[in-house]
Amino acid sequence: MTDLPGVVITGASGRMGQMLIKSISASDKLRLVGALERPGHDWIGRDVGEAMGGAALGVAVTDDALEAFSKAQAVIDFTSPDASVAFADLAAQARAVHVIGTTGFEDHHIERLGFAALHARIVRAGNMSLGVNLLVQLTKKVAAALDEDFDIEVIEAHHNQKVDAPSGTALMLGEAAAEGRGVDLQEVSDNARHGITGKRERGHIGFSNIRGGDIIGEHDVLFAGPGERITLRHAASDRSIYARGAIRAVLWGLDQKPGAYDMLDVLGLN
Ligand SMILES: NC(=O)C1=CN([C@@H]2O[C@H](COP(=O)(O)OP(=O)(O)OC[C@H]3O[C@@H](n4cnc5c(N)ncnc54)[C@H](O)[C@@H]3O)[C@@H](O)[C@H]2O)C=CC1
Ligand SMILES: O=C(O)C1=N[C@H](C(=O)O)C[C@H](O)C1
Repeated sequence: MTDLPGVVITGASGRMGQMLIKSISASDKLRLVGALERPGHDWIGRDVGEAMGGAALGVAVTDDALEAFSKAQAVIDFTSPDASVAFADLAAQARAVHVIGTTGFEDHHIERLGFAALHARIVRAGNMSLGVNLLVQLTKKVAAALDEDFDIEVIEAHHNQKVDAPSGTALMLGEAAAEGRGVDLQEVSDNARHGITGKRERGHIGFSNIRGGDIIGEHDVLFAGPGERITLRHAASDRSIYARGAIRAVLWGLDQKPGAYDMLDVLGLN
């Protein structure tokens, strides 16, 4: 068992952090060697299994990222954009594969991740599930097959604790639709509509965001045309789908050269 690749989970107390710790503890392919939280968090110093309300896992939660990463072959990171950018530099120093599930990045974060990927293996996706990554490819195909008579709208729904919008998945789907149609998403995206907006612009791609309760994540891509509509849909009912994808990304990433990769690379869907 001790020969298994060691993984650090960042954001250990978070919704995804806890799901990842459970999944890795149950895995026969990876072993948990570190659990990271932000400085000042009340889990620091505690055994992560006990902090989660279960049996001890023999891993104390730390806020020392470099020390934790240096004992690991990989880091799985579902935190915040600023934290993930900082972790990318440290994971590169530690020569660990960095799997990033965090969403809400702005251009300056993406640029920093690009620099880190010159020296490090980074796998990043706004959604790590098999189903959503298949939906991305389907969206590209349908968008390529239809002309601008079909209005494209991406509709997403998430729990009331989510801090970013549109979701990372909605942006992946919007990018796929734009690519299929041969346009630049930045030039055609309609984000929030309010008041007298005027008619819908032909060729634009709209985004709508629902936030409520404990919705794990639901995404529709609507193609609304004259006399007919097509909806492509993914609904998550368990966060383990994201953890499964992240574990798959680590195992795939261990054999890769430095570079920036996504889940389409991991799943062979490119
Ligand atoms: N790519 C995918 O498949 C998925 C992506 N996500 C994304 O993952 C991110 C986290 O989501 P949740 O787990 O729901 O959020 P959460 O708020 O439950 O957890 C985030 C955790 O990160 C910790 N954190 C923040 N800064 C840190 C730092 N500097 N050092 C260490 N820990 C730090 C927080 O204390 C918190 O425990 C979000 O961006 C979300 O959109 C969520 C689910 C699936
Ligand atoms: O914050 C979440 O919960 C999720 N975030 C990701 C996103 O922004 O798309 C993935 C999933 O939808 C859950």
